[in-house]
Amino acid sequence: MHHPSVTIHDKQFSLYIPERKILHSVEIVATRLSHDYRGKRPLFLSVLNGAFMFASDLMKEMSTPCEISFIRLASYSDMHSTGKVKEIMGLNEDIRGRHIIIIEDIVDTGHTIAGLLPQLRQKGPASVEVATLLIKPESLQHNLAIKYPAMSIANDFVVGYGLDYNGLGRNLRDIYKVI
Ligand SMILES: O=P(O)(O)OC[C@H]1O[C@H](OP(=O)(O)OP(=O)(O)O)[C@H](O)[C@@H]1O
Ligand SMILES: Nc1nc2[nH]cnc2c(=O)[nH]1
Repeated sequence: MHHPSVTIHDKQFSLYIPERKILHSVEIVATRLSHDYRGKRPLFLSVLNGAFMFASDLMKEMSTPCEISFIRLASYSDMHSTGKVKEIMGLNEDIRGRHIIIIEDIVDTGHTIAGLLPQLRQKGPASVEVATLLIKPESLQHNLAIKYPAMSIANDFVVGYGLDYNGLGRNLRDIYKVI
């Protein structure tokens, strides 16, 4: 179902990006990836939870052989550093020499990707790039080269198509922004 607005918990959200526009942008990214990784048998690493829906639709549009695995990032406070560290959980594959494409639902401040990239590079992959459904250029606080963004958005909080507000809203087919 497509609604002009939805209420989740205490907040109201209005329709922002309709499903057909999302799927069209996913198709364009998949076409670029299929071209760039032909013959390289890339390994997609999808970051749970938010990226599951994007990962699914992106994989279906890939026209070159590729693999996918799912990782989680667990936050813990490192006593020896100031900020929070997000450790990779569930990476069972040996990624040495592999072409890695991280699948994210959103790059907002960039903290998550900035923390993840060095941890992956330490494991000796042939290459690491990022495919993200959404990016908020005005919110980005790191100098990150995100090679495969599907859509750029303004600095609004969004839900739907995998993205949640306190656990709810991931099932929505369209993307909504907070009013
Ligand atoms: O660029 P940043 O400011 O770091 O924000 C982006 C991150 O925030 C969201 O994850 P979240 O921690 O909400 O977990 P979820 O995917 O399980 O919803 C999203 O999936 C990204 O991983
Ligand atoms: N649901 C959701 N999660 C986020 N994580 C970082 N930015 C966002 C956002 O705009 N919406």
